[in-house]
Amino acid sequence: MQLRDPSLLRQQAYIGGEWRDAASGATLAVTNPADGSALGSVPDMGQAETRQAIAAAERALPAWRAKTGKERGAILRRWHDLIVQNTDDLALLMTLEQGKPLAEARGEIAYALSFVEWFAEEAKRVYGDVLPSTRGDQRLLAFRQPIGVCAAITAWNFPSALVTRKVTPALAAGCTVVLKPAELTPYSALALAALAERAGLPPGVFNIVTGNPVAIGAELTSNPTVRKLTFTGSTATGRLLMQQSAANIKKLSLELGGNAPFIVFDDADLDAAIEGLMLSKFRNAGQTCVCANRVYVHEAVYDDFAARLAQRVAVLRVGNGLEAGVEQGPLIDGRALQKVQRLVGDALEKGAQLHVGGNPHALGGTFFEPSVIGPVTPAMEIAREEIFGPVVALFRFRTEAEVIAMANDTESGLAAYFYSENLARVWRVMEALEYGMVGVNTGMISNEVGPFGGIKESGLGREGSKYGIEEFMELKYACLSGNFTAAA
Ligand SMILES: NC(=O)c1ccc[n+]([C@@H]2O[C@H](COP(=O)([O-])OP(=O)(O)OC[C@H]3O[C@@H](n4cnc5c(N)ncnc54)[C@H](O)[C@@H]3O)[C@@H](O)[C@H]2O)c1
Ligand SMILES: O=C[C@H](O)CS(=O)(=O)O
Repeated sequence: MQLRDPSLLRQQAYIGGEWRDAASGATLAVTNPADGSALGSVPDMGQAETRQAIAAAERALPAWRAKTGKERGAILRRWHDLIVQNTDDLALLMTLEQGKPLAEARGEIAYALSFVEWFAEEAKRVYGDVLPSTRGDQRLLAFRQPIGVCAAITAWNFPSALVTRKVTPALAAGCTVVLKPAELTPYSALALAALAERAGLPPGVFNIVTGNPVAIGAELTSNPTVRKLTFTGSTATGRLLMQQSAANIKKLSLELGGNAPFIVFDDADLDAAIEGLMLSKFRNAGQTCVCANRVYVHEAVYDDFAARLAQRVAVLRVGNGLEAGVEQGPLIDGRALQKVQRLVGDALEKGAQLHVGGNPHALGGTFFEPSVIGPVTPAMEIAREEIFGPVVALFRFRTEAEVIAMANDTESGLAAYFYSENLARVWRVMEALEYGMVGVNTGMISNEVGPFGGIKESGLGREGSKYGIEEFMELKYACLSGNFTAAA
């Protein structure tokens, strides 16, 4: 591994400011999805180490929350600057452990940085209110305070951005954090912790445990010292963690699965729609929660759109993310490859046509051909599952009412997209789609300013934006009584 700073490859967990092995000495292997090679290992920790991390976070909390927002923001800013200086190494670590092309990995580091920068500033802008009292002998206040010790669990597909999108608002608010990153991609989080340590984040403020997700999660959800859990991952796991957190009414933020519709109306700019779909669908080899999952194309433009799209998809360059010019890397593991193969096979068996791709890639391993199939019908499994792979599923539609009904016919509610040049239609469709986020004439909606999150079974709460820090704060109301009228 050719890191400029080899010390950024951390193969230990980070608890109370110390880099630690598991008490048992057990480890989990970390592999490169592009070729299955071993990259190293991380500690296989469980309940005991998680309790130690929670205790460290509790010890660090009083001093951390006592700092002013400006003081916390200054440390976050130093962290930001160290991430900038080490972008090349952070991107290389990400491509090696997650597989995305190096250019995309650098893009994710920039995206991760945007949250550090944003919340370094937001730390200074946590306001309260003086409320209009109903009595002359009372004064009313509402003010915000940090929730306390927070737990965070993140997924493998954005190993850096998912971490900073959770950890930086928590730290900015004055909370302390215990993070469990995905066991498939731990090195990005551990490198960020090493840079946070160098930035002067006090011991115990930010802790990372690695290892058995079930044992670690059980402790994070059951331990009453943990006041808040913020989770990013599948809806199934989010549901389980929500159930486990119910015992002590833990506050929750859940960023869960998606099933995004992507609608192309007959009055759309087709060139723009194709480019927007390429960006939304094939980013991270289709392994993002906001990927276009069901592509609805008006019957009047379906054949033209499908043919032009297939031409674009056919020339996508697939390979090891370290190679210059590669646009699509491998899927994360064999399970992901099997799921994509199952969904494509089922659709073809039930009558969908194959426009391009459709098979495991000649490179072998977990590479899959960028694919376009259609027309897909609701009877096909691909219509109802999150594909999480480089496959465009095309549907035909005739009317606006019909496509809105189809687009909303899912328990998911994260992101939706549509293309239309008709202003009245833009307002109607934007308001009718039952999703937390809507892209209009664009396939890329994610940034630090917009509130990121879903409705229905796609989650609870929002990340980033001016709303994100609220997820880590409690609002306190104070009623002061006394003789406040001026002395005669
Ligand atoms: N909404 C979002 O912002 C967002 C972002 C990224 C990924 N996702 C979703 O995540 C899914 C893909 O990620 P994944 O496969 O890593 O999801 P996953 O739910 O399998 O794993 C996510 C995290 O949860 C942990 N985990 C798994 N089982 C656990 C348990 N019983 N207790 C505690 N922790 C447990 C994993 O170790 C990992 O760290 C997709 O559905 C995708 O849509 C959503
Ligand atoms: O997949 C999860 C990410 O949140 C997608 S994005 O990078 O925030 O758009």
